[in-house]
Amino acid sequence: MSDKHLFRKKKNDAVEPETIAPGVETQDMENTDGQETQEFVYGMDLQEDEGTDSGKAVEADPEAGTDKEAGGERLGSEENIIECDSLVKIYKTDDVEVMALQGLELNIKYGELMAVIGKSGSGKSTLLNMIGGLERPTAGKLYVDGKDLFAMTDKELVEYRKHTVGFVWQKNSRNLLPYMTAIENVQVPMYFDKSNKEDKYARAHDLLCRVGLEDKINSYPSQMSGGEQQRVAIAIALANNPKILLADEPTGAVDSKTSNMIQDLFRKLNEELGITIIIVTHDISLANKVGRVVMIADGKISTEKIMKESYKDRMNELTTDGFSSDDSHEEFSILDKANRVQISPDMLAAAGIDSNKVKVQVVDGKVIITKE
Ligand SMILES: Nc1ncnc2c1ncn2[C@@H]1O[C@H](COP(=O)(O)OP(=O)(O)OP(=O)(O)O)[C@@H](O)[C@H]1O
Repeated sequence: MSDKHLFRKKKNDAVEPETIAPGVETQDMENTDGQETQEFVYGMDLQEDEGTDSGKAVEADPEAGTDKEAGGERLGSEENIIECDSLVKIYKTDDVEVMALQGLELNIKYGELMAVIGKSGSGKSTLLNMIGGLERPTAGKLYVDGKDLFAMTDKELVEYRKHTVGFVWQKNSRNLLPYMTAIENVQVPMYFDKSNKEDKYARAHDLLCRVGLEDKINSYPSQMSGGEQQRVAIAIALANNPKILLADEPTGAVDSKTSNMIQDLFRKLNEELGITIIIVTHDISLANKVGRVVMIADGKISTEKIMKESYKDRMNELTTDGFSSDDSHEEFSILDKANRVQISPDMLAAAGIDSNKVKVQVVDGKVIITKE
């Protein structure tokens, strides 16, 4: 396939859609004139919906037991932007079913900055992909910004992905188009939002300044460092002013100094824009810079840590009194719908519990679990 260009330069340096580039996923949509046009779904692999990568996802029956409110009336609590209730995701390969999420319960408030951690294969990316509308849940409830993701049609999901969520991936090849400059890359998602009438060049410029790349706006990805490319990716994710920023291992491919810079950028954007940010990470230093960390084990939330003070307050503590990381958070185990609780291996070891039989008592209103 020849190296076609997605955008043609205009006089004022803005760009306009021309042809779709090699490797870019497209989807047929109808434009306002009733003509068929190609819609670029930024950063997504449409095949994932089909489960063709490593297995076919078991889809929820859209008629079965779901609220039918894709638009219209708000669903869920006013304070939560995301509500997952008994969320299940099953992938089906030829002869095996993998239960990636096993009844996950999680509420996320508007404006939270949080991290999702957990061992490899625990279901972190699956959760992110479902919140991002890239995959459909198999069972349970998933409300985002008052809408039921189960009840959305494919077309509504495309709109949802364009307006409600922005993605940052670990691999920059998934975030950036290599033959476009930084400022062209940031404008791409805006051209697929037909309602967007603002000056796209100006907005892209503003976003690149926000992420500290004002001197790189005309650079191509190959002329930028990994950290700079990742910052362009964040600007792209913010292009259509989403309510939620989803980042899957955003610091996985950069050194610790760059990782720190990206962590600080997430915090700054969260404070300045009030955007909800969810980061899947193995990077414990990143997990320490957010307001809440939830740990997934076997497709369920097992524990969560809530930072006691804001990051800023903790940094002030650090420079004045010294800072004990042990005092910085409260740790909770999560009771699921069936009142089951997971206890971390560290806690079991600290309590000397080494068998699967324990004594459970209620003493002075406290549940005490001890070695039998
Ligand atoms: N498309 C798919 N087809 C079949 N199984 C899948 C698919 N995607 C994920 N899985 C399985 O679902 C489970 C959860 O995977 P997921 O990628 O969500 O884990 P993760 O916690 O993000 O792991 P990692 O930290 O390694 O990225 C794993 O057992 C994985 O093999």
